[in-house]
This record gives sequence, structure tokens and C-alpha cells, in this order.
Amino acid sequence: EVPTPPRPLTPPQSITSPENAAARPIPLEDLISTRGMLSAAWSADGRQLFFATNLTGRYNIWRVDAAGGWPVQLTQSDEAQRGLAVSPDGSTLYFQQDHGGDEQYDILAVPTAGGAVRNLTATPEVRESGALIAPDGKTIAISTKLRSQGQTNLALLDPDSGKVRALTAEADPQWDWSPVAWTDQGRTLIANRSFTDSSAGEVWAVDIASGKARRLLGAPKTRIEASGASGDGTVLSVTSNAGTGQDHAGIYSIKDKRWRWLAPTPWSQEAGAMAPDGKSFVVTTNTDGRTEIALADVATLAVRPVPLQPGVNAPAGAVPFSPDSKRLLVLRSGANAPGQPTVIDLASGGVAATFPLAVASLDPATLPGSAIVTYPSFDGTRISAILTIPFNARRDGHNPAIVMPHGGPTGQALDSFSGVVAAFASRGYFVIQPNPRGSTGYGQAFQSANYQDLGGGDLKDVLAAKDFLVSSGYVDPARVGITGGSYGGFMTLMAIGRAPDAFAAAVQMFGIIDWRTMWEHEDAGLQAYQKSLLGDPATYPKVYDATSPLTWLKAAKAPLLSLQGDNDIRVPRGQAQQVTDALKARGATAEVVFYPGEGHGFYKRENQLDSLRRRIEWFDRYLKPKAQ
Ligand SMILES: CSCC[C@H](NC=O)C(=O)N[C@@H](Cc1ccccc1)C(=O)O
Repeated sequence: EVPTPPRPLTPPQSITSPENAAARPIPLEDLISTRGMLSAAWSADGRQLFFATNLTGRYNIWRVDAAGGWPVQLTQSDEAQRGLAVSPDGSTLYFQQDHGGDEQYDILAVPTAGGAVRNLTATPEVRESGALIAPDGKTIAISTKLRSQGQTNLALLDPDSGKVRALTAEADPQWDWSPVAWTDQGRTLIANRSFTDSSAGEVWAVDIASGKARRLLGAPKTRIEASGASGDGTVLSVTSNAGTGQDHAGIYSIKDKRWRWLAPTPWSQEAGAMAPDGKSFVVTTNTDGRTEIALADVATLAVRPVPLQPGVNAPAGAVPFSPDSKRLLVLRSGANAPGQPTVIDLASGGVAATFPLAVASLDPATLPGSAIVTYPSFDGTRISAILTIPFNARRDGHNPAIVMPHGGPTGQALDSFSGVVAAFASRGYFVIQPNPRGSTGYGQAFQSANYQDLGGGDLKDVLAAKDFLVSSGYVDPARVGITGGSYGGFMTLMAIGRAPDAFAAAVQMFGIIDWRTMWEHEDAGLQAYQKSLLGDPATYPKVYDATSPLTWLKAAKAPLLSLQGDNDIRVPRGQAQQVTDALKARGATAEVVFYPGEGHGFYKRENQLDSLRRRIEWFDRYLKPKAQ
């Protein structure tokens, strides 16, 4: 049994479908027209907010009065825009943008008052991201990654000339640098150096004049990550899994080399940004897939919760504090509450403004709710899952269900709003999103428990999710489908190959069929990540065979739909073609749809709608009884 935070098992019979006379299938158009948000930033005077949101069906940048009001569009592009940062004088907004989802980001600039967009980098072979502007506004710290290399480095970008000066020269493709905070009036840059699978990390201080980097914090196989610094550079807000294997938040004083930790919790606790006045920092606690925000006082470490409805509440943007440190921008969401940027007045804890992104028909009263459930897996390990329960279901063992494994594998299903889940659950499907071994949020031992065993123990944890659903008395074991994206697509493929009788239909989105062809064609950064999960292909050929769905697919029976972006650099399009060809050659039912101008995930509204419609039609066809 792999140790995880203590929590009770959920009796499957305790699951209950509520009655609701107003329940109805939520129109897919309403779900897809409900906007998302990729990034946010405060204006320099704290009077306005900038959001990267898809009001038009494209993720562009909008400016809105921070007290509320009608937004004004600042940029117009077919490409998704994110990573917003405002210059200290308030005149310029910097952001990042790629080309059709290829993740080769450039840094661009637009006047905050409106005007022409300038591409500062325009480098197809280099990814520039994570702009962090120096206090004088004359330099921008960025992360840079060559297309041909796995590692990410630190660099300085001159916003006027577009010239880039390298700050680090990382030699190991499994390590990535990212800027965290400017200190000492811009003389020092605090930066993180993180291992690709987030199992280890160090904090460094880089002297800008000399380029010399000094390691402040680090220990073997330990994750230590800074998230903010006081302006004078004396204290850092830090997250570490040192000692406990579980992330916990604290303060590190650089001068006296002294740690101070917040009260321990069995759950993952993460330090966030420090307020501009240096007096407090954000702390997010992730309790079994639900997140709460609190403010921690730097002097006393007293923690004050930010009062929000339970669900997934997260600080929004790299700097969620208003410049006067008096307000906090958060993104609040829950299974039946679509994501909503909300400004919190920190003195009163009250809501100062909200910015509804959802179509009004998405009424929490008629959106299916969720429960966090915990069940035992094959070896007794406790596995948690987000279960979304349709209204008005009868406990007669006839209902359809969908198992939805998440991506990563170092990721976690959270109890936030998902248009895809709401679409299925409002159409009568029980939807379960398990957090199998390998997921984040349950401690390092659990996160590492699928090393060189991808699609082994973690797949058994996913199969146990189906057993849990069936034991509730609601679900027909012959009417269960499986669908997921990326590593969730990999799990989908592994499931239909290794457990051919478990699922009656499958939809995999940009999933992995063969770790060897992945190695040959994926981006070098993802190659480094793959190595952290499986080791090197030349050294571990048997591991590569055993963990590739291609090895198991001969047994697959479930009809399979594959959906794939043309420009995906993580899971290249060849994977979807390979699985479809392999199944078709055996006479099995397999279809594939490719989306041009999309990468690892679908960002254009028409593709989001098309892919959701196809997923629903596929499962309705194979899992729901034919009309008589
Ligand atoms: C190097 S960043 C981490 C990779 C990221 N995982 C997030 O938790 C990711 O993109 N994973 C893919 C699947 C994948 C795994 C290994 C190699 C290539 C792709 C995903 O699930 O999104």
C-alpha cells in the first residue's frame, strides 16, 4: 500500500443522485461559449484588470475596470495569448503567444491604452516565456528554451531593442530555470531551478551585473521552490516537500538562513506570490482536489483564510495582489460553478467585484454537482476521485458512466468546473475522474509510485474507479466508457488493451501509443520528462515495451475515437495515426480527427465544440440503449 494523507473510504452505496425537476441536457453551445481565462494582471495603478479570455472564441487580451464594467478588447489574433505582465510605469502590457499551439512562444507588447502589437522576439527556434519585468521597466527576465534542447534557461530581454542576454547555461536537459522575483532594486534576480517532473527543485540568486548565480536553497531529491520575495530581498515565500514528502509552505530568511514553516497539514500546501508591501503572501491548500486560499502574515505566520465557496479557488495571475496590496484577484470555480474572476477586498474579506465568464443559462441550480470519493485499489492504496453525479438517476444498475483519467501523469483531477464533465453528467452519465498513483497532491511517495510502471498500477487504480461506480448500484458495467487527454489518452489506450472487457467505448485525445516513437518525435523537453518516468529507451527496452499501449492493443475490442491537434509537440500527431492504423488493420472500429492550427489541447472555439460533440455522439452511440 502506498501511503497517502489519511481520509476515510467512501461507501459506494452512500452516493446519491439528487432529484431535480429543472434538470436538462446543457446545450453544448452554451458550455463552449462559457469563457475560460489563461492569464490575468493588474494595471500599475490598480484601477484596471487585464484578462486573456476567449470572449470571441479566441484567447485575446481584454481590459476592464477593476470595480466591474464592460471589457474593452486590447488585442485581436487567431493565436492564444497568455502570460500577462504590466510595465511598472503602466504604459505597456507584455504577453506571450505561439503559432497554432506549437508552444514556441514569443514575447509581445501592446500599449495598455490600446495600439499596435509589437513582437519583441520573433524567434521560431526559441521559446520565450514567463516575462518578469524589472522594477525600472528597462529589463525583462524570461525563460528561454531552444527547440532542439530539453532544458530551459534564464535570460534578460531588452524591451526596446528586443536583444536577449543569456543569464544561465544549464547543461542538463532535465532541469529548467524560471524567474521568480526581482530584489535589491533590480540588482538581483531570484530564480527556481526545477527538475522536469517537479520531484526536485532549488532556489538561486543571480547577480545581474556579473551574471553570477548563487544557490540559496537545495537538497538532493527534494523539492524547494520560491514563489515570491520581499522587495529588499531579505525573505522568500517558499514551498518544499523536505522531510515529509508532502508540499508545505513557509518563509526563508536569506540573511539568517532561517526557515519558518506554517502549521503542518497532511495535504499539499503551496506558497504563492508575496504582496507588494512584503507583509503577507498567498497560501493555497489542496485538500483532496479542492483548493482554499489564505493569506499568511510574514512577521507572525498567522494565517487568515480568504472566504470563498468550497471548490477550486486559486490566485489569478503571476501577481494576484493589487499594487497597493489591498485586493486579491482570484479565480473561483466548482463542479457546478463555472470559473469566475473575483476581486477580494482583503481588509473585509468581502467581494469587491466579479467578472462572470459563463453563459447565464449555466445556473448552479441545474448543473450537476460532485462528490470527492475515496476507494481502495488492488493493493489497498487509497485512491480519490471527483465523481460528478447526474440528476434524477435511478439506483437500478442501468445508468451509463464515463471514467476520465487526467493528463500528466504528474497532474491532478480537481473539483473545478469542466464543460466536458457537465455536458456528460447533464446527459445522464456518471463521470468519475480518478487520481491514480503518479498524481500530484498526495505526497512524493504516491507521485513516484508509477516510475517505470506507467499503465500498470496506475491503470489498476483507474479500473477500480469503474468498480466503485458499479458498486454504487447505479451503473451498468456494460455501459462504461473511458476518455482522457494526453496521459489520460495514454491511460485510455492502455485500458482498452490491458482490460479489453472493462470499457464498451473509448475516446482518446492526443494520447501516447508507443513510448519509442514518442522518444523519436517529441519535443526535447518532453523527452527529458519521459526519461524521468521511464528511464532511457536504450537502457530499459523491456520497460518501454511493457508500458506502451501498442504492445497490448491486439486484445482491444472497444470502438476507439482519436482526436488530435496537428501541431502538438508533446504528443506528435503520428501517435494518433499509429493507433488508428493498428486498430483498422485488425478490422477494429477506429476513427481519427485531426485539428489544424491546434497543439496539445484545443483552444479555438469551433474545435472545442466539434471535439466535444464528437465525444458525446461516440459515447451515446455505444453506451446508450437504442431507441425502440
Ligand atoms: C516537461 S513538463 C511535464 C509534462 C506534462 N506533464 C504534466 O504533468 C505533459 O505534457 N504531459 C503530457 C503527456 C506526456 C508525458 C510524457 C512525455 C510527453 C507527453 C500530458 O499528459 O499532457
